[in-house]
Formats: sequence, structure tokens, C-alpha cells
Amino acid sequence: MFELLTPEEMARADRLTIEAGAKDGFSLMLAAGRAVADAAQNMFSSQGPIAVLCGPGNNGGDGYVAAQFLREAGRDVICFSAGQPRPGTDAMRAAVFYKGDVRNLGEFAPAGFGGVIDALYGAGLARPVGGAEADAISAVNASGLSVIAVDLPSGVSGESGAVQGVAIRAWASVTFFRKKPGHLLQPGRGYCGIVHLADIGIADSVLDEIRPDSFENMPQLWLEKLPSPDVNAHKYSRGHAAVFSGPVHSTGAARLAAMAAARAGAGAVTLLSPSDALAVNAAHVTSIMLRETRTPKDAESFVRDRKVSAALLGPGYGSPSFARDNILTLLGAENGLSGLVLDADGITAFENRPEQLFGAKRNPAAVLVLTPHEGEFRRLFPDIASSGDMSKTAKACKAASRANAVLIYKGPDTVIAASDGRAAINANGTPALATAGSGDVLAGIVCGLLAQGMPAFEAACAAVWVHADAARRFGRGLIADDLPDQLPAVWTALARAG
Ligand SMILES: NC(=O)C1=CN([C@@H]2O[C@H](COP(=O)(O)OP(=O)(O)OC[C@H]3O[C@@H](n4cnc5c(N)ncnc54)[C@H](O)[C@@H]3O)[C@@H](O)[C@H]2O)[C@@H](O)CC1
Ligand SMILES: Nc1ncnc2c1ncn2[C@@H]1O[C@H](COP(=O)(O)OP(=O)(O)O)[C@@H](O)[C@H]1O
Ligand SMILES: [K+]
Repeated sequence: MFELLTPEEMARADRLTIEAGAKDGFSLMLAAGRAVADAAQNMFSSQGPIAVLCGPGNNGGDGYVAAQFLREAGRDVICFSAGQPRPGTDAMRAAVFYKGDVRNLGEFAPAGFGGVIDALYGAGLARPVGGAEADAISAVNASGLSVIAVDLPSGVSGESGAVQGVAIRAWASVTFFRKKPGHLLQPGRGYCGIVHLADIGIADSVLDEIRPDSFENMPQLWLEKLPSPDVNAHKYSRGHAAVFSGPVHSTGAARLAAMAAARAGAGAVTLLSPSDALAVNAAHVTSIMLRETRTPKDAESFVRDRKVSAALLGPGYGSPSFARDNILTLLGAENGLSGLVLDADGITAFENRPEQLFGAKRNPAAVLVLTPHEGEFRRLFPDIASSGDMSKTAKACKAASRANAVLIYKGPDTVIAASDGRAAINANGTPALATAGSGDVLAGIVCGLLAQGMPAFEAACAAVWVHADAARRFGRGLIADDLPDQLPAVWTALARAG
């Protein structure tokens, strides 16, 4: 159930089902309308009639069907039409199927209603909402009435989650077969309320043809690839992670990341420290090892000689030129590294010269993982960031492909993208993560999982999910330092679930 379907892919699922003779279009609509009516029965109190706002397309068709089922269940219903369905369509059949009162949308006012079903526009939303529809949506939003959206809140793009003009704020959305990216990407997600997934008789086998490449980031996506130590493991065979420390006044971020890499299961973690920061780092680490590194060559030989399998550069690192030297040296050499994570200053170092990173000589065994927040993304991919008509998923995929990297595009709706077009949207995040240093911990978890040999896309997805789960477990008052300590409980719960 973790596949996400764009509106086009959903229309294809619909067509494949109809062509296979499994169901006709109206039967799918009857099932969709039934699911909406069931949700309304559960959600709306029996006080006041239910207003069903119906558009001219199939979304409106679902609305008329739901309205009729609610009538048959004894509920008082009035449909408000935003335009007649075209003759011969399933939506027209649905309008005929409904035997109750229909009024013009222009006559709608929320006062006196017990709840609203929003069936104006769904997957077919083609332009910004205006006119009587926009007035009705604004009136519903101001009324505080409970609202169920059919498929998606009208005004929210199923593909990108963008609001086109104005959008209805729903308490719940009933969608069909699989969620759409717009249910998870902001700002759309904030308009959906609780998303119910209804089975309307489309078989899972249609996915074999559609082959969706975007997913909700759920453990099923990566659980099988999560490393677990072999019975004969020793510390270096479990994976050795190295984290570059910043200068003396800026060492905490790297230590947070190093601790996270260790709690993610790396058997050994070493902080690579400049000479001036050795004493302050030494005063703060116990299980984490420490190594003085003065030059990129020092770091490179350490990685090679001590079998470091993944490295992280960026948290609190400072100097852009040292960052570039270290990164380009590590990436170019055959040194046994299987992953290099760049965060924060490791990304900013390539501002105004991203082609130096993208065109760098690369050891093919080492996967690059970039973990930008919004601002860092813009520094590395300014043209992609400013493209107004791309979804966050499309932006992340394009950037991952250009950089030949796995990319974690952070935020309330973090998107993880691979250079082959796969993308996962994270949905278990919490604003508690908006605290200084939490990104450093995330980068450390990615590095720790890569060090253990987990494939990079899955490692990135797992890291984002467990990072958020750790925050949820801690609750209020969270600071970044608390996150690594929550990881053992997260791993235990995942092991039980798996
Ligand atoms: N694809 C499927 O598998 C199924 C789809 N169903 C329903 O069908 C919906 C999609 O139906 P449609 O493709 O007919 O699309 P919609 O019903 O979402 O809207 C299409 C109509 O509205 C017009 N329109 C779009 N945006 C507008 C705007 N801002 N202002 C004014 N007019 C606008 C379009 O020109 C078109 O006439 C789904 O959201 C879902 O509710 C369900 O019946 C079940 C099965
Ligand atoms: N409102 C939010 N909801 C969910 N996650 C959030 C939110 N704000 C920030 N985060 C997450 O918190 C982390 C912050 O990382 P970052 O911006 O790099 O912070 P820092 O540089 O302080 O470590 C990211 O993983 C991001 O996805
Ligand atoms: K809708």
C-alpha cells in the first residue's frame, strides 16, 4: 500500500481495470461513492442536513452517488451543482442515480448544515479555482463545519500538493486504491485531514503495468535491507564510519552526527579532527574514536588503511576550500569507501560551482548522498529550486539525477530521491525536529547505515523515518542531543514489527 499514484497513473489504473472487464467505470464510481457515504455516516452528527458540493466531472459523480446512499440511509442531503455533467458520462449517470434536491452552487451558504462533502474537483483539477466554487470553498473554510473531501480537497493538486487558487480544508479525505503525492506533499497535506484509503475493486496487479516509482516512506520499503550483525561480526566488519569535525569553536555538530552513526549500528566511528579541535573533541568522546587529520591526504590514507566504509562531511565543518579538497580527494580515489554523505557546509562549499561536484572524478563504488534543507538545495540547484511548476518530488528526482546522487530534500515533507527516478515522501515527521542540530543527527544516521553496507536509497529512506520516529518517541522538549539515545528503542520496535 505504500505506492503513490499521480493523477495520470490513477486514471491508468482505472482504465486498466475497465479494459480488463473487471469493473465498468460506473461500478468504480458506485464503490467510491459508497466509501464516501460510509465515512460521512461515521463523521457527521445527525444534526442538520449534509451539503454535497458537486463539480461537473467524475469527482462530482462520486458526490452524487454518496448523496444517494446517504439518502437511502435516512440522512437529509442537498446537492449543490457547480455545473451539469456532460451527457453520456459516468458523472451524468451518477447525477441521475441521485433522486434528491439539487440546487445551484451559487445558492450555497453553510449555515444550518451538519457537514459538507466536497466533491467539486479531484484528480481532474486543471486550473486555479475561482468564481462560485472559490466563494463556496472560502465560506466552508470560515464556517468551521466538518468536511469530507472526495479523493482530494478541491483546489489541491494531486501531483504536487500545491494549492491552485484556494482549497478546502478537510477533516478527512477519502481517496481510492492508493494515495496520491498531493496527500503527502505540503501544503496539500495540511488540507487533507485524515486520509482514508478505500478499496473500490481495482486489483493490485495493475501496478505491475503502471510500475509506480514514488512511494510513501514506510518501513516496508526498506525493512528487508536493514543491516543486522552477523553472529561472527567484529567491530570493523559491522562497518567503520568517519565523520569530519569542524575547527575548535565548532565541533558539536560532528559529535552529534558521530554518536548517531554509532547508534545506527556502525561497529566503529571515528571523528576526523583538525589539530586545534583535538583537545575539545577528546574531552567529549568516549566510545567514538578520534584521529588527527591535517590534510586531505591524511584523511584519505586513514580511510584506506582503517577500512572506513562510509564518511560524512559537513556538520559544523566550516572552511569551504578544505571541504572541497577533502570531498574531491575522497570521491576520486579507490579507497574502499562505499558511501560519502554531504550535509550543511559540505553542500554549501559547492555554491556557485556545483559542476565541480557533479563533474568530479568519482570512484564508482562510492555512492554520494546529499542531505540539503531548502536553503542548501537552492545553493546547489538554483534553477531547479526556482522552477514554479515542478513538485518537490520532481525537483528532488531531477537534482538526484544531475548530481548522480541519492538526495534527501529535507523539510516537513522530506523527499528522498535516487538518480534512477525512485522517490519516497516521508510522512511521519514532526515539527519537534525543527531544532538546531537535528539535521546533523540525520546525516549521521545515514552515514552509520551506509557504513554497514545498506544500499544508499534504502539507507536514506530508513534514516529519515527512524529519525522522525525517534523524535516522536521522545515527545516535547526534544533537543538534537536526545535523538541518538532514542534509536535503540526504534530499532527494537522495528525488529519486532519485521
Ligand atoms: N480514476 C479512477 O480510478 C476513479 C476516479 N474517480 C473520481 O474521478 C475523479 C476524477 O474525475 P475527472 O477526471 O472527471 O476530474 P474532476 O471531476 O476532478 O474534474 C474535471 C472537470 O472539472 C473541470 N475543472 C478542473 N479544474 C477546474 C477548475 N479549477 N475550475 C473549473 N472547472 C475545472 C475540468 O475541465 C473537467 O470538466 C477522481 O478525483 C475521483 O473522485 C472515482 O469515480 C473512482 C475511480
Ligand atoms: N516542521 C517540520 N516537520 C517535520 N520535520 C521537520 C520540520 N522542520 C524540520 N524538520 C526536519 O528536521 C531536520 C532539520 O535539519 P536541518 O535544517 O539541517 O537542521 P540543522 O542544520 O539545525 O541540523 C530535517 O531532517 C528536517 O526534515
Ligand atoms: K474533492
